Amino acid sequence: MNGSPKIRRVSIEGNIAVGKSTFARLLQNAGEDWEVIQEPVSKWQNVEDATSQVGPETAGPAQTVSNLLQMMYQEPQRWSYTFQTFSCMSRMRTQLQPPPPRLLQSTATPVQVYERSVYSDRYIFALNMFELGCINPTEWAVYQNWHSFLVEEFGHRIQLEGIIYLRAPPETCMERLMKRGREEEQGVKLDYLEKLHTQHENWLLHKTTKVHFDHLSQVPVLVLDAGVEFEKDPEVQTGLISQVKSFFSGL
Ligand SMILES: Nc1ncnc2c1ncn2[C@@H]1O[C@H](COP(=O)(O)OP(=O)(O)OP(=O)(O)O)[C@@H](O)[C@H]1O
Ligand SMILES: Nc1nc(=O)c2ncn([C@H]3C[C@H](O)[C@@H](CO)O3)c2[nH]1
Repeated sequence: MNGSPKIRRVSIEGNIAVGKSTFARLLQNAGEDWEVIQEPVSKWQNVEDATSQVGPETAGPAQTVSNLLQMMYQEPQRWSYTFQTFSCMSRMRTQLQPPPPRLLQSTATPVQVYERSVYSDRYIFALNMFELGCINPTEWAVYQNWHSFLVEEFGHRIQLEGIIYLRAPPETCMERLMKRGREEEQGVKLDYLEKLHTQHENWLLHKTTKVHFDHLSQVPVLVLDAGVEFEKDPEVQTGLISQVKSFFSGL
């Protein structure tokens, strides 16, 4: 024991546009001992040329070579596997980030909160793309092989102590997606959100998705009703935060 408090790691999971970033901002403002780490979407929209990042002397300004998020939505059969390798790698990096000093000095319950995780990468998105035929059986076998290897190798460094599942009807997510108007998502249809909703329900509610890591099947899940308007309603926000506080203190 080095005297530092045990830092809990929690991911926020939920369908596209359910309100994870909005909720994450709420958490960031609510708890001094909580650090929220956003999903690295801009990294997927701006894939950088690795040759411009070789070393401090040779490094020039990073050059964007492509928007992989857009490519994945436009041509899913061609780009889904590539997308999942990149998204999963960026999530690994995120989950391996050391906590900031203020969390290490905390006397309360310090928590690192991630927007999605290496687990939703596999058990929501990659699985869904495989079931839709956008990832072929060979790609799926290869993905699962390296995913299991990395999760086992990194072990406790990327394990979660809790999951918050923001749950809302796919129709609500569709409305919010359209309201947000992210350009790459303009072709997303309701049936895609319905499929993703079912994947979330199977993994986090019914627990029927086969997972391959013992620790993951034991992780406590807090299910929150994200169908309600919480963005501008302080009373609803207070209710949600108090559920989160008691969830965190039990981890
Ligand atoms: N509870 C809510 N009620 C009404 N609108 C909301 C609510 N939460 C978020 N929104 C709105 O819905 C849109 C999507 O929210 P947000 O970007 O937080 O979703 P997300 O889950 O982080 O999306 P993604 O899956 O793409 O990461 C935004 O325009 C946001 O303002
Ligand atoms: N195919 C696919 N695999 C993923 O792991 C994944 N993670 C997020 N997304 C999409 C959802 C939003 O449009 C946008 C931001 O969340 O990126 C993904 N799409």
